[in-house]
Amino acid sequence: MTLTANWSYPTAVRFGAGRISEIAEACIAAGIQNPLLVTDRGLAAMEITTRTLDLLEAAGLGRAIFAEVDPNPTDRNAEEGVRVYREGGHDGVVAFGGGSGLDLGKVVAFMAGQSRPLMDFEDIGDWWTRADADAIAPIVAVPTTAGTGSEVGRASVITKSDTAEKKIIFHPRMLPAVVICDPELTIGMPPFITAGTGLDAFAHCVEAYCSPHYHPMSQGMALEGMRLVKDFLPRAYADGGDIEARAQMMAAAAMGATAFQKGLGAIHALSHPIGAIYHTHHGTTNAVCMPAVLQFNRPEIEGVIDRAARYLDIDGGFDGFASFVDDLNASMKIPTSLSAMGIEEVDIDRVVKGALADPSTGGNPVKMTEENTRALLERIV
Ligand SMILES: NC(=O)c1ccc[n+]([C@@H]2O[C@H](COP(=O)([O-])OP(=O)(O)OC[C@H]3O[C@@H](n4cnc5c(N)ncnc54)[C@H](O)[C@@H]3O)[C@@H](O)[C@H]2O)c1
Ligand SMILES: [Fe+2]
Repeated sequence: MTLTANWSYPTAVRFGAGRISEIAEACIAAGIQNPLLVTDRGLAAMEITTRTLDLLEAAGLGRAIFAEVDPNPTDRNAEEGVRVYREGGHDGVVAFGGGSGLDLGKVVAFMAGQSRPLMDFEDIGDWWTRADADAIAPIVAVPTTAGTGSEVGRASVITKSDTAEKKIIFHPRMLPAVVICDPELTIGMPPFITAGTGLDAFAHCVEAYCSPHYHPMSQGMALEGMRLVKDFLPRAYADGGDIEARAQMMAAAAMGATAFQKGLGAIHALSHPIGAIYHTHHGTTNAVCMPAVLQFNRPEIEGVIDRAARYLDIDGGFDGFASFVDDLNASMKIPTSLSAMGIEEVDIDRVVKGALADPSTGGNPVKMTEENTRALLERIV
């Protein structure tokens, strides 16, 4: 093994219940005087959002909001957001929400001063160096789900409207300058979103942990992230008001996203095209894919999963871990197939093509080919 790597750390995180009260201070710390709060339509009407706008307004920072954001946000949402940002003369973004609001907010800040089109910054090779880094507006990120960890990430997942492909837009400066992780904001999440988002955090930890790239720091973070999910997701699901469980899940989400700098794998490679084509929830789709992907990767991951099982106090090595995943899914009513999820007919050719083109494919422990990816997908439909 060659022990060389490029490592980056996450950013300044203000973590703790009630810390949304620091939103104005966080904006000032990031150099923002006239923020545009970007979130999705559903959240726009919720009390946690209006309260955040009240806090900004009370500090003299205005209460501008852009909420034309779809779940699995699109390039069209981004164009519209950039237009509103420019018209309002804003000088930074408060990216507020689950992964959808966070990703779109990050992209609006990134694109606000660029002259090239968004897809010129897809995460391929060094395309990010095409951007004018000095024109990227500062971002304060406020997660309201505990799953994607996008608040500590340098990428946004944006669906291309004309082809229904999920693309990863990457720039190191898209990393939010300040993050407020306030678990109180997640209390209102209904159980099925708690489950789906929490299992996204789990998928990040598991895929990062199993990915063969060399990154011992991520490896440690992924393992402890799995433990937090194992101990606290069932509690958050059973009692949404359990603030300790909500806080630990918020930490697990940030850890998963930091860990996946190491790599993701077949779960995300499949889930991205499925989500883009059939508009399914990202984390829930990952959870549906995970049992089959574990078996698919078994020849390469048995040893590391044995070690994870020992750390997690799961008996039975790889098989024990696989049963634990099945039981965790079942306990939170995760469907066992894509058809049980409501997708009547999966376009196998299209999903396989999308999966093989997805950057997560490169991090999977077993090399993904057209043939084995098709067989894998057929086990999930
Ligand atoms: N950038 C990254 O690194 C990264 C990683 C994983 C996933 N993603 C992307 O993130 C998106 C999924 O994000 P998500 O799983 O957080 O879901 P989401 O942001 O789409 O939110 C799901 C639903 O939950 C609602 N919601 C959010 N917070 C709530 C709260 N506190 N109370 C009640 N309802 C609430 C939203 O309004 C929405 O209807 C996908 O587009 C996915 O591709 C990005
Ligand atoms: Fe994910």
